[in-house]
Amino acid sequence: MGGTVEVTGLTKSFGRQNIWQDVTMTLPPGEITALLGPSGTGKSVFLKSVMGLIDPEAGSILIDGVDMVTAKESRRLALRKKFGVLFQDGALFGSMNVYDNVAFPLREHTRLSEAQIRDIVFEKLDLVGLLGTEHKLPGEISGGMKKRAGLARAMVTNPEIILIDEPDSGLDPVRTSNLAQLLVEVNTATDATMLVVTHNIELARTLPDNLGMLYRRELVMFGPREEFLLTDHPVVSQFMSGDPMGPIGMSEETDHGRNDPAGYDDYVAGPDGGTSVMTRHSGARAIEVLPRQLVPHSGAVRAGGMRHRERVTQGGSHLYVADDEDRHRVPPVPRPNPLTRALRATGDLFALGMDTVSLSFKRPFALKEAIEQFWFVVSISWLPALLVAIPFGAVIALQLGTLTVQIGAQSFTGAASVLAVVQQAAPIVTTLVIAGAGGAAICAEIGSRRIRDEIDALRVIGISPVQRLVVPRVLACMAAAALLNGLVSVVGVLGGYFFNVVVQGGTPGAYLASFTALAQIEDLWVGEIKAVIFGFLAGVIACYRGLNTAPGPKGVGDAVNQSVVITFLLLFFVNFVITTLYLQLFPGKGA
Ligand SMILES: Nc1ncnc2c1ncn2[C@@H]1O[C@H](COP(=O)(O)OP(=O)(O)OP(=O)(O)O)[C@@H](O)[C@H]1O
Repeated sequence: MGGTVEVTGLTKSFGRQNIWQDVTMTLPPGEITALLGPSGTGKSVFLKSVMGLIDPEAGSILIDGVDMVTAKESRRLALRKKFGVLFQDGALFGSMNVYDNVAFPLREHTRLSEAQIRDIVFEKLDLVGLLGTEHKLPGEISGGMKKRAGLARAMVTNPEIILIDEPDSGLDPVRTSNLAQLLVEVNTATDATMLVVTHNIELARTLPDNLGMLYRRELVMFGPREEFLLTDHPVVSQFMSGDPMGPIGMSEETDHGRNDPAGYDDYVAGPDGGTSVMTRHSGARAIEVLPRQLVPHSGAVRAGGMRHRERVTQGGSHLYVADDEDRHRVPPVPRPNPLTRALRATGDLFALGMDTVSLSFKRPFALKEAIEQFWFVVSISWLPALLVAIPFGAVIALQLGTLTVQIGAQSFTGAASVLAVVQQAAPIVTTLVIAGAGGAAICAEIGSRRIRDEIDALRVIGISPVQRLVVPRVLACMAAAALLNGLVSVVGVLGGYFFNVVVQGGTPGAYLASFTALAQIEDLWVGEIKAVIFGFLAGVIACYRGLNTAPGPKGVGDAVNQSVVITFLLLFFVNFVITTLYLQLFPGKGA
């Protein structure tokens, strides 16, 4: 039998916007439940809260008795292995083809051989009608196909709880009917507990055992289909009939100001919470005959359906109807002031840095990903870094050369310019280029994954995005910074040598001799250590902003911009701190 999901007193706001409050419902194990509601009432937010991807302000979500709200992230990752989730747009991993997407949870969480995985993947692809498309990338298939591939991935581990966000979006009516039938077959075969978010009236009438409806920031009704579908509750009957007349308007905002023609505000449930003594009719067409529910084509008995009927006939289930929409109105959450937000973001950034360090030593290591990212960062950064290094080394040599001539210390030009290049210029130039090129690309990539729900999909599959995505990228930035810093140092020193000896008439011997006379081996190391630390900062900041991208393409653009600016600011500050510490610990020769 499927897992249990018990939601009690759940309240969620984003800033000052209260999404819903005091939502209480239990998904009966093995049964299919549908959650309805006009657009923007927070159905997707509810689904993500159940998975622990969004933290509510109040309430509990017990998954087989364990509270998802208060559980630590490691516990949540384990709990989420019970889930199969179909996100609104499929949330396929863009870099993997359809086959690898569906195989992914099996490869991560089972010890099945590739041959066994292949059999299961093909079986699921066959179920959703996608045989023949397994080699295509998500960008090469239609929205409806992505949805079906997402469903195949959600089902591949035979999860105990399946959550589905709008299965019909992007599908034509025939495929929607086929998909509804498929969900019935899956429920029959696995007895999984299912929660389906939908706008589709036909699906809502024929698929679920139980229905709930969100409206005006609360759960207005929840209960068995036998009662829910026959109710004459103004909101529910308007929604189920698709009638434009009634309390539901064009948007949440207009709903609130709507001159309630259907008498929703006067509508009250009887003391038993049942429908029998409801007093007003909405004017919208109520359903009079209970529609037929879908049954499995295989002829098998749906255990969840049997249990549901038993519960209902024995009086073990009743219709919940919210009695007063304003009773528990939560006051808007005050928006934190900019200082509090900045401090919170700094704390979160620091926490991500610490998590990255600790998860770098935890198996499984994403070595392949780290090497690919390293190569990627180096490939887009090396040329700009070198092109910046040559004039930078030359400018330092020219400036110091002129200065040393003025103070009569021309013989020390070599030492001065080598130290300036190796200790200061090279690490800064390297990391500015890595942050501006590699970091920006990393931030954009993670941000795009976030807005396509790929990050949430990873977490639902029970994989930590920090371990899988952040750690390899940060290690790649550190390694790339170390490598490029060496290259930039060499090029900068050679550039300085060229300008000092060829342009300013210095002697090659004096250039090198002054360096060995004044510099020490730590002077070379500190540049390299700085580069690695700066690489770490650039990687962590890029990943942090990517993971916290606001929705939409503008959100990604803003995140990239901020990640580069924050890295630059932090870099110069940290450089100052390290240089000061270094000069205290290792005073120069003769100082
Ligand atoms: N991460 C977020 N940050 C801020 N606001 C958010 C976030 N996610 C959702 N919202 C807001 O929460 C509200 C509910 O969104 P949600 O996507 O859950 O609605 P929905 O009922 O699923 O709508 P639809 O049926 O149109 O998909 C919207 O106003 C949305 O802007």
